[in-house]
Amino acid sequence: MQIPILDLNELDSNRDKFISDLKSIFTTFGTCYLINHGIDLELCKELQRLSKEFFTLSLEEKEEISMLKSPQFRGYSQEGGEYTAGGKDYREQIDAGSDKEALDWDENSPIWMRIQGPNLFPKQIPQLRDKFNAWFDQTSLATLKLLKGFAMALELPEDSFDKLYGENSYAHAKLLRYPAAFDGNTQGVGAHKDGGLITFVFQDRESGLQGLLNSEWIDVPPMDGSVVVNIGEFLELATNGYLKATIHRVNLTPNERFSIAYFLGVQLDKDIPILELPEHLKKESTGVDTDPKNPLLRNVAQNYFKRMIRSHPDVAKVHHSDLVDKFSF
Ligand SMILES: O=C(O)CCC(=O)C(=O)O
Ligand SMILES: [Fe+2]
Repeated sequence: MQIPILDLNELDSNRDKFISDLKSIFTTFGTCYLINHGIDLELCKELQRLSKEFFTLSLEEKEEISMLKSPQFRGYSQEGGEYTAGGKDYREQIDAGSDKEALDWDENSPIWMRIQGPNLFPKQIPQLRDKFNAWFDQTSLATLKLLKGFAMALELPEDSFDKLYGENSYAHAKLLRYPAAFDGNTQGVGAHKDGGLITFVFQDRESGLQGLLNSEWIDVPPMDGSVVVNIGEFLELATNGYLKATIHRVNLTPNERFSIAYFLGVQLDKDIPILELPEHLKKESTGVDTDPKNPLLRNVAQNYFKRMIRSHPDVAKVHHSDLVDKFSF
């Protein structure tokens, strides 16, 4: 099956076509390649190169920036250290995001205050922080531009999402390495929906990413110069299920695999509103998917903790033991 391609330039040069393509792709197929996204391709390559360099460090060196040291769930976690859909994920990664000073919080503070904080990067690769930040800023702009396209595809004013942004806006990213398949293990990351509004996945050379499209797992191999776009839980919530978060997974392959993912977030202290869609779209909505074992939470900070406690129970136990029971479903 052919994965559709969207050209972000067309949002300026051929708007009606772009909006109509965007709408038809994400109400049927659920994933696409995005080209001409405006993110410097050389910068993407350089970030990928530095990320690969990090993963060649010894485990001891990588553990110097262990996520266990970060109440904000930033830093390195090793293979088998993360869980999705109850199964072990075989990948290693650096989690990073909007880089800010940590806030002073205690158990009675609003929980969003626990999430704001600094990234952890390795001292052995000093360029990584600056390259990451430059890439993160460019990717934020591109995702926000595409988000305006989504607003238009929903027949809403293009600034409809603006009220979700402000001083405490947060986005998250992962620098990822998947090992080659071994001993019958094939779960790179298990089937899941991403948090956030939309995700951009930057794949290096290896395949392995699959989307669940019309109940079938479809390969989404790397395509030069493109990013893969997936819808996240927040866009499903905001449209009351008119748009569905893309279910996807990564299988291990005979070779190691590298990728980088960017998850567009919003203000940490907000609840995701239900956007007032035109009647004819509302009628087509089948509602938000409800899985009692994985409820989609409207409160942004609660949603973040639900995900992170599930993925990184060891980190949660160290820094947020008071929340573990509350967010274990
Ligand atoms: O590695 C990839 O291609 C996708 C990663 C992913 O789905 C995730 O981290 O949420
Ligand atoms: Fe994902």
